Amino acid sequence: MTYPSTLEGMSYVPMDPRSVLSLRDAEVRTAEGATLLVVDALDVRAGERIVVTGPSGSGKSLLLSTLAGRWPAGLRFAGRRTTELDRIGFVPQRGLDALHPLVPLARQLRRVTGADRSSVVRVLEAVGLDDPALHRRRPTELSGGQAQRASVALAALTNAPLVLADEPTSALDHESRDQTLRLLDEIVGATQALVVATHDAAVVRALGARHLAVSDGVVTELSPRAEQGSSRI
Ligand SMILES: Nc1ncnc2c1ncn2[C@@H]1O[C@H](COP(=O)(O)OP(=O)(O)OP(=O)(O)O)[C@@H](O)[C@H]1O
Repeated sequence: MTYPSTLEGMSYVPMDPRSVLSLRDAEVRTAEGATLLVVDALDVRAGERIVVTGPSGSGKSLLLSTLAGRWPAGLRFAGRRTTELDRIGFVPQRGLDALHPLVPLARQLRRVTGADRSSVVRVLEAVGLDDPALHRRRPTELSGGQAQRASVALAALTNAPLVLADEPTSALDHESRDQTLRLLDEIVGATQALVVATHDAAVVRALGARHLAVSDGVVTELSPRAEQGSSRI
């Protein structure tokens, strides 16, 4: 099939049919008009693993906000964000940020996701929280790593077709990082897409993922083999 290169004078890029979410000519700007993020064309496909790397302040979190369709107060989005998804899961840097601090963990996961008791227990066990005493604890009574695992369980139970994770391993040592990534990869199903923002390029290898690099708000796709170079998206 061929596509016209222009449509009514606008650049026209066909949407990938496997895409669950697409951005076209997307920009995030401050109220004063300073551009913080530019994405010409990005498709997130079903089942895909994408890792977004870049230095602090480069725009990784803003790219995740743009995929989520929720931007920090004071920022403006221009361009096209196309998706039919009604649920997007989120794993934050601090697991506690995804949870109500005072509602016992298992009860909270049931209430928030509508999952039944046995599904909640199964998923908590899958993320390594298999002690029933932990299920009864309030999230403030969990360690940082346990709260992180609980937030992975929450994202899994929402069964969202797209899960976004912002620096989910930054507070963890290498072993816990690799374990958490494996968990995320396993627990987010084969048809669910996963996008992880991180400082740590080793995450790309751990997930065998598609690699986007952000520098000064410009997003570049790095090809799997470094010698094949990169291209702006
Ligand atoms: N609400 C806001 N108002 C103005 N500028 C903002 C706002 N949020 C983010 N920025 C700016 O946008 C740029 C990108 O920020 P972003 O949080 O996406 O970076 P990041 O790559 O996730 O950084 P880090 O790794 O430190 O979390 C930064 O220069 C930041 O100062």
